[in-house]
Amino acid sequence: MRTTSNILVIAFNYACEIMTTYPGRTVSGLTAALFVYRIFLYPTFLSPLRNVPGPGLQNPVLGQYLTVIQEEVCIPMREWTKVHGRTVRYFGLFGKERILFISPEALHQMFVQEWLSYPRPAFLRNILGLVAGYGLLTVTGDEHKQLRKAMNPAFSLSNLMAQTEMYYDHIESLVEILKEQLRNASGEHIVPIYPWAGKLTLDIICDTAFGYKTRSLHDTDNELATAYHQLVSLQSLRNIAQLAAFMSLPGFAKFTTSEWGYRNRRILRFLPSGGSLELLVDCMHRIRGISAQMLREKIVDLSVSPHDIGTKKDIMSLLVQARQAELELNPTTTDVISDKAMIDQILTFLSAGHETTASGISWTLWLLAKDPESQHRLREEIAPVYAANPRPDYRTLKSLSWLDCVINESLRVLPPVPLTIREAGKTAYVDGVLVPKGTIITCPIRVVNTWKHVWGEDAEDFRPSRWLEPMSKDYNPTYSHFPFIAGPHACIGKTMAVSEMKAVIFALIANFEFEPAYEGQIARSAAAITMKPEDGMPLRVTAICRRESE
Ligand code: HEM
Repeated sequence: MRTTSNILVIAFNYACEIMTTYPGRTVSGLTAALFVYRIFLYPTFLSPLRNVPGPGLQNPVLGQYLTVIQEEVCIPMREWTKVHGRTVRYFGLFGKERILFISPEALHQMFVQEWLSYPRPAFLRNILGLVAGYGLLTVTGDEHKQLRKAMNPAFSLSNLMAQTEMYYDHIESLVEILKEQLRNASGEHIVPIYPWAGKLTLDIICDTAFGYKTRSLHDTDNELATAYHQLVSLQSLRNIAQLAAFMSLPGFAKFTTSEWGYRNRRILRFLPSGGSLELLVDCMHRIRGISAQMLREKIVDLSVSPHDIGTKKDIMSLLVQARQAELELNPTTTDVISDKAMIDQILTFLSAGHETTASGISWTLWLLAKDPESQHRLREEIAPVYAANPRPDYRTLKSLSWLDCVINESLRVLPPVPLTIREAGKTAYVDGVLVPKGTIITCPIRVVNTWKHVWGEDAEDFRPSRWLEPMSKDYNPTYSHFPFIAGPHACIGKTMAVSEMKAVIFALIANFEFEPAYEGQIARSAAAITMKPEDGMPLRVTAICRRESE
């Protein structure tokens, strides 16, 4: 300790001495001038964005960074749009300008019309690559087009319709587990909804993506579920902001995903919050290992019983099948997806498809718990259908109009992916503002979905009946309700997610009543990439059948 402080003192004295020399004074003067230019002069007097309204450069060094990472995701942005309108300029660290857009015109330009000029920024792709594999979420341009084309058949409506039946084995497991807990607790029980929803959606996605039975609902020590649980618990705004900063360092992303990086991950401990980063690298290594094992088993399985191949509906079987067909057609081709790339795709589906849907289910139950009238109306709609068949197919789920209103409204007020980010790949006008190349653009989905200009004064309230009323003249079906965004990067799993959420809510509402866990309960989101509830979302759960039989 003494040695370290001695070294620091010597270094400081040495630096002071250098600064008193002529070249030293010149370098330090230039650095100071550059600093003042970057954090004050440029954004205040020179930037093309200087006249865009916003909260202003309150703190030239920190900007609005602390506000954004300390408050609940998107809430400060929503307040800014109320004061400043549909386009807002705010600041990241060291005077870095950020701009946010919520108008349909801006969203159309960035996500649909000129999507190639507004890619996900490199730091975001690196973060997503680390936590969700280098798949659809990270590639861009032609590579993305090709990959998306290869993946689309796995998400075709006919395939999804066939998969709906697969959800129910897992949903029924959860219903039985909850019933058992309620029996032991004599009928009423506080249940942490989010962890259970996470296990359920993990089991469902593993089954539908890999044809693999994870059974994390039953197996509390399941390796994959444990790794994902740890990974998700690291997802705070602060951690993500720090990760974004590290990911901007050259070579850092490569280090975190390489075998060498994994073996030497202890080095990360010396960074601020490095312990979390080390755990993150460790979790992803374990998840990758399990995914590789699943792929090996799948390839062996399909080669041992090739006649089964046509009957398999999971995404990985479809990919292996497509690869085999391509190789049969053209045995010398090198243009087929490799095992490593296949693992990355599957990792992407696992990550993108399980935590998001779990958040959606948890928030829907929370909103219903707070709105007993809507919950009652939903149960009335569901009960006769459930009595006739507790495993309704895709079309039957789709025909339940109040269920549809509830899910739409939940995804509107509390979208599981609350925001996304793009980078201006060229200098161009967006919604009347000249946005310089390289500007980071925020699309706060949660703010878009609750914009009063479109949704009226009660825009932030959960009111499912609004979906049965005529929409305002400013409502745009593509850009006013934006939980899955739009355009070539729109969520490929949208239809799957909605039908999965419907199937889960259907079965849970048919069997249980949900209320807040205690009076005055407030639910907050703790995360940034997805809306993970802060406290696991405890709710008071009562069994419906038990009540009726009493
Ligand atoms: C309620 C659940 C879900 C929500 C709210 C959601 C939302 C989103 C959003 C907003 C994006 C765009 C992200 C961006 O561009 O920055 C996205 C992309 C994506 N989602 Fe989902 N998602 C959900 C479920 C799923 C499921 C179940 C899967 C797959 C099984 C999935 C797979 C993907 C993939 C692969 C992408 C990247 C698409 C591309 O860039 O081509 N998502 N999702």
